[in-house]
Amino acid sequence: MMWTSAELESRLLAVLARSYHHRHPFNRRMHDGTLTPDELRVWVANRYYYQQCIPVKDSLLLAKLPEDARREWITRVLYHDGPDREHGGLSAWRALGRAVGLPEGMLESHDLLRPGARFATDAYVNFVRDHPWFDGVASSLTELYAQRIMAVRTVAFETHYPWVEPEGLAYFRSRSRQAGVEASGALRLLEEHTRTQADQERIVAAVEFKCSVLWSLLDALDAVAPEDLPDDDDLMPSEPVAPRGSA
Ligand SMILES: O=C(O)c1cc(C(=O)O)c2c(n1)C(=O)C(=O)c1cc(C(=O)O)[nH]c1-2
Repeated sequence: MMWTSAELESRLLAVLARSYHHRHPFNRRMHDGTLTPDELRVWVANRYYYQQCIPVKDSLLLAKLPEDARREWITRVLYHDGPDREHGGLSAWRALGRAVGLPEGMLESHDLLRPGARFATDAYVNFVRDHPWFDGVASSLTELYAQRIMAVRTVAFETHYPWVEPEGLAYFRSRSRQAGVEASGALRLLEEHTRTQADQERIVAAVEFKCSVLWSLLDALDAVAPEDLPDDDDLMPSEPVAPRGSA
């Protein structure tokens, strides 16, 4: 028996309430105001890679979508890329980079990108590339919660990190509206193509997968960056050491 739309939605919201990245310790520290300026910069730099990959995964998805859905979905790519480098979501994220004091070019260089954040983000792109469009569209449904997190985050920045230039927060403000529009569009499209409860279960599974992507990205920020470890000479002998007991 298929679930009703309301039942499906309440199952998705239950997954998000349990596993969305608003619950992650790093994100909770961000909202509590206890991140250091450098930790906030690392978050912005690593999330920039995620932002760069969103229009890439949406372009992969576009190629699989039915015509009517493609017409609507293409607006997501245009939202992030904008008509030129000075406008659009990625440009707004670069403004956030400047607002937190990252030097020009630092986001693009990926110098602060942690290996785990890259793997987590790439896993999302690969998931969308390797699965039917139905699962790819479903995996975007974490956006059902994105609207709320943007609102909380904007207030947290204004309250706890007043040193961040306010122009940097434009992305969150714009996204708060956009995420709601996108999530309801995605839900509508999925419902039009849902035939069985197994289809509905695929939607829930895709959202669970996506929560693990976002969670892993934040896990990676707590890890020590390779360049912050002691000098290589202190960790590895320059000459190979023969194992004990060998001739
Ligand atoms: O900052 C966030 O918490 C957050 C979360 C998500 C999300 O839930 O995947 C997205 C975004 N931001 C975002 O800015 C964005 O453009 C976006 C696109 C998508 C998607 O899956 O297509 N998620 C998200």
